[in-house]
Amino acid sequence: MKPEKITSALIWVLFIIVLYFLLKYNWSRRWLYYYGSKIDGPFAWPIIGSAHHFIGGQKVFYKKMTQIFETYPTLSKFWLGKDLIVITSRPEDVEIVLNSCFEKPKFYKYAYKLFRTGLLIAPVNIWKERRRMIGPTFNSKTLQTFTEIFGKQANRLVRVLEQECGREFDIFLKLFRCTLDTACEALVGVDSSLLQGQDNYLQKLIRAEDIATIRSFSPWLQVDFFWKKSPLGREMDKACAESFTFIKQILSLKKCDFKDTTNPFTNYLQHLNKSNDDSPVEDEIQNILITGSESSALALALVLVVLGIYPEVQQKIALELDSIFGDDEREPTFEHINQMEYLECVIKETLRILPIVPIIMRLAEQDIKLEHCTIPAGSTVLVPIVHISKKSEFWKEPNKFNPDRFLPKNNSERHRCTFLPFSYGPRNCVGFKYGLMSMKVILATVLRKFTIKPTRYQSLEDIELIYGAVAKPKHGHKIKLEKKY
Ligand code: HEM
Repeated sequence: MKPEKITSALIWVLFIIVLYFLLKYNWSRRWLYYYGSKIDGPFAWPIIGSAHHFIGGQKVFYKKMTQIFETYPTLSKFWLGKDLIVITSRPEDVEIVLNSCFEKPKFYKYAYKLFRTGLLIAPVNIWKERRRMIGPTFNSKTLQTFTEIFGKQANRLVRVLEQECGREFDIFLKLFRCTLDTACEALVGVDSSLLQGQDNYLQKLIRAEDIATIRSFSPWLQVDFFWKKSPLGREMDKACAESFTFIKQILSLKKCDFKDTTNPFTNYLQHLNKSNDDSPVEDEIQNILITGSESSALALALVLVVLGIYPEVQQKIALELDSIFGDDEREPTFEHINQMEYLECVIKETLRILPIVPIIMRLAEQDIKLEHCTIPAGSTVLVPIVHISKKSEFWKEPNKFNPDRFLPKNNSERHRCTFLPFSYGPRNCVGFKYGLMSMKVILATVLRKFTIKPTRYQSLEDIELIYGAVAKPKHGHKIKLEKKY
């Protein structure tokens, strides 16, 4: 046979093999295409889907998502290459999704080097047992025992803030340090004054998260081969490795009291350490320190920025704190914290208007049957917290800052999945009660000492949030303090 004929035959064989695998692949995904076609959404091209709309980083991504959210019904979809993303915002549907799907989709893997097998992004087979075991760390009996540590760390923060009075400054890192020290002592049970390198640890976390966000919005960096060779990939590895050096320091101190069976978190770590492998223990310490300190610091910083805009809200908090403490200068007790009802409403209203976790995602491992349609197995379900919390269908005057809407008397008629800063269902935020308690103590301590004065932020519209894995104001968490006496 002539060489040209052999070449042509080989090309045909290759073509038929490729076609066979392509058809087989698409046949195995036929339900995804079938159910996907029944959900409304922007036009999708073959192979790339609607990915071209999202090129341009996180700002473009959120702009496009808002557009989809506003244009299409409460259940809509878009294709990112071969991935079907279903956006669900009807509270009844959100409830079904968050009560039945626990696996996190592949988009979370970009933060793997930081969290490794930690609870936040752990696959369901690891997550299930760990979630059950960490439960006692957050029950009310344990939480009560943290009150003194919250008070002590809040007072330490006040001393740091005294240096900043009278000028505009960015408060985020100071709060992050406070919440980190608090989590080290309360949750992990290690005295933070024995540790070294906290500030460097925080810098590495912030940088690693920024890099993970850049990667998740850059299709070319999502290919492992290019990622490993890129300067950002190498920087990420270095930052994460350094953050784990800090965790190893904590673990070496912690191991001295591994026999203390009264601390639920120690029991949890001991259980993970059964095979004498330090790795899962390190992963969980890292996980609890990041989740337990960063979100609270971000939320606290936003509350303080917002209070600079609303002196009348500060006034109402001051009245509440006066009625609780009077002239008593002591640190808050557990009972005091429970009485801070209005302060809690202010935290919740801030998180509604400026949710620091803008979206959450789940992988549908099985078909999810909703009232009007089915979300097919294999798709990623996206819950747009940031949009749901401002939808006029659920919230009267959604753009108005009105903490009173969270008073118990005004709370009853709303569906529970219209307010999701801590997510919902079995894989919700395990630390939300801890977070609320510690934030109330820190805010009460700061607001008893200082008045928050106006800054460059004159109205809520001035606070332009940049959304990554978490949301941060473009111009920083700027506040100005004035000492009360
Ligand atoms: C304002 C403060 C906080 C906010 C807004 C917040 C929000 C969230 C959100 C939205 C999730 C994701 C849930 C999901 O994917 O459905 C989450 C998960 C988690 N949070 Fe928080 N969080 C806060 C404070 C805390 C604190 C103080 C702790 C620990 C002390 C904590 C520990 C965790 C953990 C361990 C997870 C993973 C839970 C799991 O996958 O089972 N969070 N948080």
